[in-house]
Amino acid sequence: MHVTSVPKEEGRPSRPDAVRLFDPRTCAFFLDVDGTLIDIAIHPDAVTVPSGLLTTLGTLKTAADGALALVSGRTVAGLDALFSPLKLAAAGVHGGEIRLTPEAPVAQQSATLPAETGTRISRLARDLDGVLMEDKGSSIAVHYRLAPQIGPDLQIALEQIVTDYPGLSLLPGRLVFEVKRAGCDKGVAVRQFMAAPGFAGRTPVFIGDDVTDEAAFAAVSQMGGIAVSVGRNLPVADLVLPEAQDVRALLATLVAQQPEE
Ligand SMILES: O=P(O)(O)OC[C@H]1O[C@H](O[C@H]2O[C@H](CO)[C@@H](O)[C@H](O)[C@H]2O)[C@H](O)[C@@H](O)[C@@H]1O
Repeated sequence: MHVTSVPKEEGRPSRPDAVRLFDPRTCAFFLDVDGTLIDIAIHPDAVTVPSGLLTTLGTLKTAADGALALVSGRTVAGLDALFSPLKLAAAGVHGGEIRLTPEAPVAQQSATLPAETGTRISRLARDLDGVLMEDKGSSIAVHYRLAPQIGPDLQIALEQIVTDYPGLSLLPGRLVFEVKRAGCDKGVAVRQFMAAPGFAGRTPVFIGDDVTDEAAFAAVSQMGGIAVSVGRNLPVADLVLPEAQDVRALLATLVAQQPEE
């Protein structure tokens, strides 16, 4: 098995201890997607979901009696397509969308961005080489993975746009800036799940890799849960794993330890 924990800070559990802490009978699992469950790719559409991951998530969902949700910056529809045929509870667009159970309709938590914002951002993306615009309705991701050097200038231009429309905010991510409505974030989404039947009363576990996950780390910490940071040694983290393949291995180990039905 390919799992290596980075040296843990004092008080953090070792990886095997952490697996024991993540009891599916008592925990609720909240999983970020890009960089956490799946490896980062050059383009948002170039990612792959290993078939073993689908099996692991399906088994973990059953072991946790459904208390498992994807919490992503992608849309819920995009997550369904990516993880097909598996359909999971999910929060999308950084809390702008939520589906509390796989069977429930997607509830919009955030209004679509003003049309003029999209026009201004698409003009900016057209004028800057290597910038890719991903319109998700209540948020627009502006990717610059193909031109990382453009980051500071892009940030200044997007900050100006956000300032011109009250109620919008700019969220930095992994070589991406998200123009979104303020008020929605992954922490709010995790709290919504934890107030819902099937999740309430459990210990929340959030696994994430990015700045965009920090609101969720704070939320689970405040609720007495477990924060697992991927690739970043954050003070809030109860456990740090190096990269997505280590998350997949940890979840597979957890699933393998479950008694047969
Ligand atoms: O919250 P997440 O599930 O981690 O989603 C965050 C964003 O992920 C995607 O963009 C990122 O991953 C791409 C594929 O690896 C990569 O090319 C890009 O540079 C990353 O920023 C997705 O496209 C965004 O919509 C999500 O918000």
